[in-house]
Amino acid sequence: MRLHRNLVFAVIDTLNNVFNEGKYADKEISKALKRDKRWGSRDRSFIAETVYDIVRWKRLYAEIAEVKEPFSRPNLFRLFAVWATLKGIQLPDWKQLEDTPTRRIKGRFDELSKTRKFKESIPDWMDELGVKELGEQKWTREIAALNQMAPVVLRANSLKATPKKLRDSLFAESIEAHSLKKYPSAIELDERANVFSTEIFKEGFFEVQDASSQLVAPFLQVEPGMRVVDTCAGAGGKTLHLAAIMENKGQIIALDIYGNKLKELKRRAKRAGAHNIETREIDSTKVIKKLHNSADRVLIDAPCSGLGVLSRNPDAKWKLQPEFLERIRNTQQEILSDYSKILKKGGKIVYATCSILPSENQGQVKSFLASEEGQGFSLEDEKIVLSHESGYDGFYMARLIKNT
Ligand SMILES: C[S@@+](CC[C@H](N)C(=O)[O-])C[C@H]1O[C@@H](n2cnc3c(N)ncnc32)[C@H](O)[C@@H]1O
Repeated sequence: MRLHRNLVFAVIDTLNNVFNEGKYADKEISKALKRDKRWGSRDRSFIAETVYDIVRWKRLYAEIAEVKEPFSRPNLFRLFAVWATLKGIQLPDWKQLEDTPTRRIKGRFDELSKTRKFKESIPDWMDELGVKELGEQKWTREIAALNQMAPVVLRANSLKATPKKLRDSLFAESIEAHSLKKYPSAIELDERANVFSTEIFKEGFFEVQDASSQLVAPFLQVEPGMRVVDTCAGAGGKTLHLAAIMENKGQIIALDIYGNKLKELKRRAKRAGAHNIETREIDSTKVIKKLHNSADRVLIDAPCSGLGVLSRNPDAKWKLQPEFLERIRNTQQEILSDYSKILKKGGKIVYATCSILPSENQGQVKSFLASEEGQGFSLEDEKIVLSHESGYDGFYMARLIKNT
């Protein structure tokens, strides 16, 4: 591979914004990709993948390069030189890369790879937490899986297309994909591609949605005609899936504390041809009270640490703080006790997270069932989805039934 100066400079500028200005990697990459209209798909993938790689391996590369944050521009080039050396890429004779100690880089990589927190490039506190929650062996496997680049998985929108029709339509646009046995609506791209620019995306044939995430809506056991409340709907990944399973029949009320996310949900619903969704912003406790004892099904896709989705969101390793985890666990418990009241007797509720930590998952369900609000509920089923076992995001889902 030959390195091109303008692409590498775009990588360095983006890394500066992410590491030194606290910006989000996905947003900064999108911005960088708009810099030059002449860049083709290979150039764009180079920028996106290199930035994600260096964000993912920040701690390891910084240790190898012996540089500390905040990273000066020469030090950002040193991180880049580590990335290129470990990938076996020939370094050009630019002054920013001169005197790169290739052999030393390889030696330090071998040495540091003996210690998990360096090898997997994670903060000390995260490594300790992972061991405490999952045990040494499982954590070692899980964090290794979460450091792999995530595959691109699509969900065929059954309101508009079958997975086969979706695959054939993509093929016609030179994008190849295969179906996934255990995930009936999913297809996975053979190679990364910009699916958002296709005509069939604009027509609502599919959503980009990880395979594990596609397990949540079916787990709620919804049927056409039901009244369903999606309490933490965000931009509607799961809401749209629910609408498709319900064949647009019945009612889905999508809630969130952020109105702007619900606006995005509405836009996506229009594209998907989902007509049975009403959005309501939770701007006072009245919004929830009005819904008490009214729903056949309730989904709580709770805010969480996001530790199950590190492969698609590697900068969360550096942005997450232990104090946030403490706060989010309280929020999860409050949400469970408040929003479970929306359910009718005989109804079912799914509590889900994209976390792999038992303290955000099984632990929360257990605490809820032991609490006053949890009396009358029982656990019907649960799925613990770990990335090293499934090959996709880490997820958790529990289905409870309200007996009395
Ligand atoms: C895991 S995300 C939801 C993702 C979404 N369900 C999807 O499938 O695309 C959690 C959502 O909970 C929302 N949220 C946070 N605190 C909340 C609260 N107290 N009540 C309702 N929603 C909340 C966040 O704004 C966020 O959109």
